Amino acid sequence: MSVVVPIKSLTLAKSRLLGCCFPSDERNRARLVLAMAADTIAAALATPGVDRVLVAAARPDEVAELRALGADVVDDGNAADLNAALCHGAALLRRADPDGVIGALQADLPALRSDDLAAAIAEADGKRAVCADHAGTGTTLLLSASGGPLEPHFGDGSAAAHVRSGALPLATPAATLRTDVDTIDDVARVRTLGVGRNTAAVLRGARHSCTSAEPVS
Ligand SMILES: Nc1nc2c(ncn2[C@@H]2O[C@H](COP(=O)(O)OP(=O)(O)OP(=O)(O)O)[C@@H](O)[C@H]2O)c(=O)[nH]1
Ligand SMILES: C=C(OP(=O)(O)O)C(=O)O
Repeated sequence: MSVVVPIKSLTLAKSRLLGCCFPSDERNRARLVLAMAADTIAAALATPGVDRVLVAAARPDEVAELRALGADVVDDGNAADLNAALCHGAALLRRADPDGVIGALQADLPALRSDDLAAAIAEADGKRAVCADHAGTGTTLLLSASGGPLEPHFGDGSAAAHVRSGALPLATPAATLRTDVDTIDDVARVRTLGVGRNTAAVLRGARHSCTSAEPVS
C-alpha cells in the first residue's frame, strides 16, 4: 500500500501552537512541524506492507530533507485546501498502484509506532476505513478500499463525515495513531506516549516545558 502525507507551508502550519512552545523564536515552530512529520513518516516507512510514502507539500523546498527518510516529496498541485492536496497525492499514487490501498496520514503523529499503523491496516482488511483522532472528532488516518477512491472529507467533524461516506470506523486504533498534535495540550499528551527522536530533539530545545496549556510571554 501507499500513503500520502499532506504538509502545508511550514510558516503557516500549526498556527494553534503559535507562542506556546517557542515564544521567542517562531522558526522553532517550523522545526517542530518538520520534526513531527519526520517521525510520522519514519514510522510509516517502517510499517510492514507500506511500500511508499508520498509527501504532498505546499512548499516542497521546505520539506526536502524528508526525502532522506525514503519518502517521495512532490508539490500538492497548488491545492486550495487539505482535501485537494490529498486528492492530488492520491491520484499520483493510484496511477502507480491501480489495485492497492491508499492511506491519507496526518503529518502530526510524532508518537506513531509501526506496529500500531500495521494493526490499523490489518483491521481495515482492504475496506475503506477511518481512524478518529483522540478527541473522536477529527481523522488521523483514512484508508481507501483496495483499488478504490480515497474520498477525503477532512475538516471539522471529519471522523463522522468519513463514516457517513461509508468508511468503516476502526474499532481498536492505538493511542499513538490517534494522538495528533494541534494544541499545546496535545504536545503534553503526545509526550506521555513517547515521541520519535526528531520531535524529542526539538522539544528538548523548547524554553517552555510544553506541559502547560498556558502560553509563555
Ligand atoms: N499540502 C497541504 N497540506 C495541508 C493543507 N492544509 C493542511 N495541510 C496539512 O494537513 C495536516 C492537517 O492539518 P491540521 O492538523 O489542521 O494542521 P494545520 O493546518 O497546520 O494546523 P492549524 O494552523 O493549527 O489549523 C497538516 O499536516 C497540514 O500541514 C493544504 O492546503 N495543503
Ligand atoms: C483537518 C483535520 O485535522 P485537525 O483536526 O488536526 O485540524 C481533521 O481531522 O479532519
